[in-house]
Amino acid sequence: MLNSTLTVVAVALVDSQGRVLLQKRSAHRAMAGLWEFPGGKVEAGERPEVALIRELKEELGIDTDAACLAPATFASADLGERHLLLLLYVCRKWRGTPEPLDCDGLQWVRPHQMFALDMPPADKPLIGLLDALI
Ligand SMILES: Nc1nc2c([nH]c(=O)n2[C@@H]2O[C@H](COP(=O)(O)OP(=O)(O)OP(=O)(O)O)[C@@H](O)[C@H]2O)c(=O)[nH]1
Repeated sequence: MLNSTLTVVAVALVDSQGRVLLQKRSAHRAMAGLWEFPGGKVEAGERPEVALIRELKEELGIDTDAACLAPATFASADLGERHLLLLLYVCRKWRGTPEPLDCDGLQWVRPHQMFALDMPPADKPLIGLLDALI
């Protein structure tokens, strides 16, 4: 029996060349070193878009609006005691330049290049969809 569902919001920030921003999970975190979409946990009572806007400010120092967050797809994965529901948005418009404020690095990649990267298991099924979408 699962204790609860962990709701996580994440985003594919897409630049003018069709590249997506990935961040490297920092050494002190679970799944350290893996390349992931920026985002994080939705807090109790928080709207998903508000959570994602908050995470983008905390992690990358950029601003965006709910109107710029297009729901794209989701992942559903077992995390052991909890179940992960990851909501992935696509965003093409933001203010500021992303900086690695809470990770060990950033890189812009084309979706097909993600197949060769170490990413969290839940993210793997999202790559093909992103490739078709972007
Ligand atoms: N941000 C993000 N989290 C992901 C992705 N894929 C994936 O499985 N996760 C998982 O979703 C959860 C998000 O947790 P987090 O630690 O990044 O969230 P957070 O920023 O709120 O962290 P905090 O609890 O330290 O404040 C982790 O279990 C993480 O491994 C992804 O692409 N992006």
